[in-house]
Amino acid sequence: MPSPRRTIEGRPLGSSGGSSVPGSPAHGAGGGRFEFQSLLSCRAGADPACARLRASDSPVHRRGSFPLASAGPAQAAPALPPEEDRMNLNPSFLGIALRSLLAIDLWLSKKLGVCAGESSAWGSVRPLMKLLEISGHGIPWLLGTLYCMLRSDSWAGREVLMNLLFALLLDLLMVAVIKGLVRRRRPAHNQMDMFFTVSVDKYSFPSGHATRAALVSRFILKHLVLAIPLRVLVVLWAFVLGLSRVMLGRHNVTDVAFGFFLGYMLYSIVDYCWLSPHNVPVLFVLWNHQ
Ligand SMILES: CC(C)=CCC/C(C)=C/COP(=O)(O)O
Repeated sequence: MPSPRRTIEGRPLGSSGGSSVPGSPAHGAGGGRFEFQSLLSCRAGADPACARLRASDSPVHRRGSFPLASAGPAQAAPALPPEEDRMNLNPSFLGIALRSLLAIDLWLSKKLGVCAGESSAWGSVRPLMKLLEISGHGIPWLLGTLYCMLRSDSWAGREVLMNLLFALLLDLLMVAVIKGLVRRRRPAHNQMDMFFTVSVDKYSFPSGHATRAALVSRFILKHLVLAIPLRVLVVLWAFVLGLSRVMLGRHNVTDVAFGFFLGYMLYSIVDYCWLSPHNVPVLFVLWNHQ
């Protein structure tokens, strides 16, 4: 009498299992046994129907089936592809996750690009969005900071503004370097009608406006004494400026999200390297002699 274990496992691999047709009554007797023996036959490569099953198998399983296929001495083992080809058949989890994120990013950015042109769904709001764009542009921020720094009559004020200038320059440099390295094109629906751009600004990752918005708003919240409503307004400005980049079709959502992250981190660097008469006296001494 066959033991229950033998009934579940069926014939051992390498026995005459290849002659049994999966799905036949003899083969199919006993639920789990049917599926298990089908698998055994497929591994041995005996049944043409199983070849179809293997062909539709995932790359991961296909890879795994190569060594088993050569286990049966009577079967001709398929030639193994070179190692690098097999790696290509097996996309990593990270690769799949990144591709999915990218697909969602492109889809969402296109959906949100409602002010990308005058004829877009929210085309009438486009002038307002462009005004916001200027409010976060590098030129007014650089010129405004320089002007206030030169006009400031207190040392404390000059120190803060000098550090804001340093932050803005560091931000421009970092964004230019990353844009140049990543070279991600701006969305196809973007109209390149921005006010004063440099060559790397044809690239979109990360959003320079988003980095500036995060950096400047964190700087202001830390160094200016503001009433709560004004503090809320500063945060709101940064958020709406970031959103407007996607609505104008200038950026994808990930450009802006990374821009916010980068700007936030850049402030931490500026705070860490804070320029003061104690650590860079030369800057302040030179100024004093003017
Ligand atoms: C050259 C100077 C001083 C500023 C350029 C500012 C600018 C045009 C940045 C691009 O921003 P997005 O990456 O958000 O489009």
